[in-house]
Amino acid sequence: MAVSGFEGFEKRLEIHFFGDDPAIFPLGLRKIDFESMQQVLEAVQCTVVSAVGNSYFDAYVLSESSLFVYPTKIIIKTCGTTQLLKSMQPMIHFAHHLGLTICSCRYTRGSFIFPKAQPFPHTSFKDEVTYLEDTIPSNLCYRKASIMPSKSCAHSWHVFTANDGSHSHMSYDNDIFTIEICMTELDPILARNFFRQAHDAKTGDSAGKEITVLTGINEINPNALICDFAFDPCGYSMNGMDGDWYSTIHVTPEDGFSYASFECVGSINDDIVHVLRKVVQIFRPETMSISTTWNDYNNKKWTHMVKAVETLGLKCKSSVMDQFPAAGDVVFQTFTARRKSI
Ligand SMILES: C[S@+](CC[C@H](N)C(=O)[O-])C[C@H]1O[C@@H](n2cnc3c(N)ncnc32)[C@H](O)[C@@H]1O
Repeated sequence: MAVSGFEGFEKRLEIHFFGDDPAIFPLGLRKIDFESMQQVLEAVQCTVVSAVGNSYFDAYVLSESSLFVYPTKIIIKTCGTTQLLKSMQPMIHFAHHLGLTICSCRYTRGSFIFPKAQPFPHTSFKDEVTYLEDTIPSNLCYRKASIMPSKSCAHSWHVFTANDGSHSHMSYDNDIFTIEICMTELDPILARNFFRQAHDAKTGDSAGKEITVLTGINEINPNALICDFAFDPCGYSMNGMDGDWYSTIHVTPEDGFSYASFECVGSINDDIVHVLRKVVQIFRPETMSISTTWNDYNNKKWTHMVKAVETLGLKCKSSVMDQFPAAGDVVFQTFTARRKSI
């Protein structure tokens, strides 16, 4: 942990692969053995605390956030002072041994609370982009790095995408999106739900389960299979699985640097308004950012979601959109509690 506090803001890496050999399917990357996956996580400097799988993918709760492994896609999200981008090379290596070749990657993160505590290559976005450019193969020739601003220079969204232009992984359904929510300055009373009693004699799994029910996290998507974990003395992580869709929540409840994140795959046709409202009610943050990645963004789709958040006392302060070559559109919006201005 940084001397000043725990860095809640996650770094997120999504890598897609393709393979010419149909025999490797349907398991693909899920065939990577646990020891090899541990080597990937060792490079990042985190460990597995809990794991669950269904017929579509495997979900791991990590000491610092989460890992999702699909047959041809991997999503790693890590916080603290982990070195996430160091997972890229070993992942490409282990996938190659299964006959899989990288065809695209996406790296995203918010603005760190404690940027000076980050080790290389996370010392700056420039260093991260240089590291990615040097690590990914040259066939990923459609590349773009962007810092999407908000009204406050302390809150920006960093995005790097690269792909080969011929193996699109974007959904053909324009109504499907990935949503990444980052919340800071959580309501201190609600944040207490994510602290454990001293000497509670519970396991991280059983304490996690209690928090999931106590806070109403289980009501965000009642159909999801939840794998949850409560850290000692505080902190909480969960992964949800609903068919081939994942969701994930991570909470750093300590006062002074409190942070929570929520991420899921969603469809405009589902009740995303219910999801957003539940998430806001569980944490009541002073500041919140919502980043959505769409195949083809259409302003109308988003309007009613913003309205849902605004009825809960958060005001939209800024909204920017950027397009990434063969990697979709990203919308970055920031909100603050009405009583506060940034
Ligand atoms: C891993 S969780 C959630 C991470 C997520 N990115 C976030 O900050 O919301 C981090 C929280 O767990 C606490 N924690 C307790 N033990 C930990 C451990 N061994 N490793 C990582 N975090 C731990 C941290 O102090 C922090 O409150």
